[in-house]
Amino acid sequence: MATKRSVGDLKEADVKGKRVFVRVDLNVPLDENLKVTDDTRIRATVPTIKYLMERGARIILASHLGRPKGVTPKYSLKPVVPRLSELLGVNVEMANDSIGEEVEKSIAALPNGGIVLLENVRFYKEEEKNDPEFAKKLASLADLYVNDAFGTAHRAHASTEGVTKFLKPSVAGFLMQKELDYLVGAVTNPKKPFAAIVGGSKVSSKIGVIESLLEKVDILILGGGMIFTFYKAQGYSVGSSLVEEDKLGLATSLLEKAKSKGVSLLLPTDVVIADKFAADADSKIVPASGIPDGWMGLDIGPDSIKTFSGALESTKTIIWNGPMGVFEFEKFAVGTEAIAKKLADLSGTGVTTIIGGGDSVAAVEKVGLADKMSHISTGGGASLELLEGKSLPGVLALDDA
Ligand SMILES: Nc1ncnc2c1ncn2[C@@H]1O[C@H](COP(=O)(O)OP(=O)(O)O)[C@@H](O)[C@H]1O
Ligand SMILES: O=C(OP(=O)(O)O)[C@H](O)COP(=O)(O)O
Repeated sequence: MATKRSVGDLKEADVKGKRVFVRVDLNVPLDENLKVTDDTRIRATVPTIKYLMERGARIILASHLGRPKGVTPKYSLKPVVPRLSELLGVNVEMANDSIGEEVEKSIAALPNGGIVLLENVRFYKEEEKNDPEFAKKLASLADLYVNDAFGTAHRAHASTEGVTKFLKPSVAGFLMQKELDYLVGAVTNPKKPFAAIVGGSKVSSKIGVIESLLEKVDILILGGGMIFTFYKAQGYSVGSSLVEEDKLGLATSLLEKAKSKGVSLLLPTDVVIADKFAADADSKIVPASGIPDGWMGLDIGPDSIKTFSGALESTKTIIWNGPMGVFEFEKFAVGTEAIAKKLADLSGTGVTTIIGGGDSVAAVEKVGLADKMSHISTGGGASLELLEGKSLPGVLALDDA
């Protein structure tokens, strides 16, 4: 990807009094009381916002949160406002929508250095469709565009891609730049042996990535919700575990491809199962082939932790996206925490360790190991797509330097 213009190239005169649309990724994990459980992504937005504030810009922040279908109160961005305001040392105003008259009024009233956060852009289905009319409406709110949402840069959505067609200049924020500077170097020319660990719950969007990963890595470790589609493809019964039925054929072909490429693809040999999806579920450890009906796999088992840790010993670069289990529930956090500890130890011996993704980073933060890793990335899917060698649409759309 060509080098992109940066917010740091903009002079005070370019932004003073101007309405700057800043796309950020505030898609943070929330608990059942809608409290932010990990503020990494909020903290990561601060340098760009402060830079613009200090230069007298009128700042319009936009983000998505979760994957809502229409307007859904539990996916409102309101819960991020207190922490964002605290970090910036000013009151961030919350808009009741992401487009429309009310929003325009709030923006018109913004003083230089003032900040308004738009409501979740995904409350409009047009956002993910990259609808040009919606992009035009977003663009009409502002004079110029800054994209600092690295975590969403792999999505060609209205607020990450479409909007750049109507706003000039369109430049990269400091977080975007920092992530690209680090990751492009580390993953396009990794020190080998190179291992990727993929888990989490976004199976349908990440299982496709595995195909290209098999071209790049020496070891591929799978965990989290990803594994049951592979088990089922091998004829195991998976109970009520997360499965993508339409990806069974793909899973089979990926297992074959790994074999023919000589990539060591490791699936957990044992799993921790639960009788319900809850923190207080009954649980037991069973072999991967022995999940009874009515039970679901929510973590990797102790034998798998041992095997995975052993395999990682020989590596020089590791990229990890997606928790090994439902780490939000203490009972099912063991696998994720053990892998986090292993990576922290390996970091200390000179192995490059890269952790990406909202929940993966939250898990590593929770056990206090984030500062032990080589790089904590705010993007899981985005860093995997970079690793695949893909150009990120949110970056491509920005002005060349
Ligand atoms: N076996 C599993 N079954 C269901 N959900 C799982 C399982 N293992 C992990 N998860 C969930 O995956 C979520 C994170 O997935 P994902 O969004 O892909 O990761 P990231 O945000 O790091 O990219 C976590 O909320 C976790 O509870
Ligand atoms: O959390 C995100 O991705 P990630 O879990 O892959 O890091 C981004 O905010 C993108 O969200 P999306 O995968 O719903 O487009």
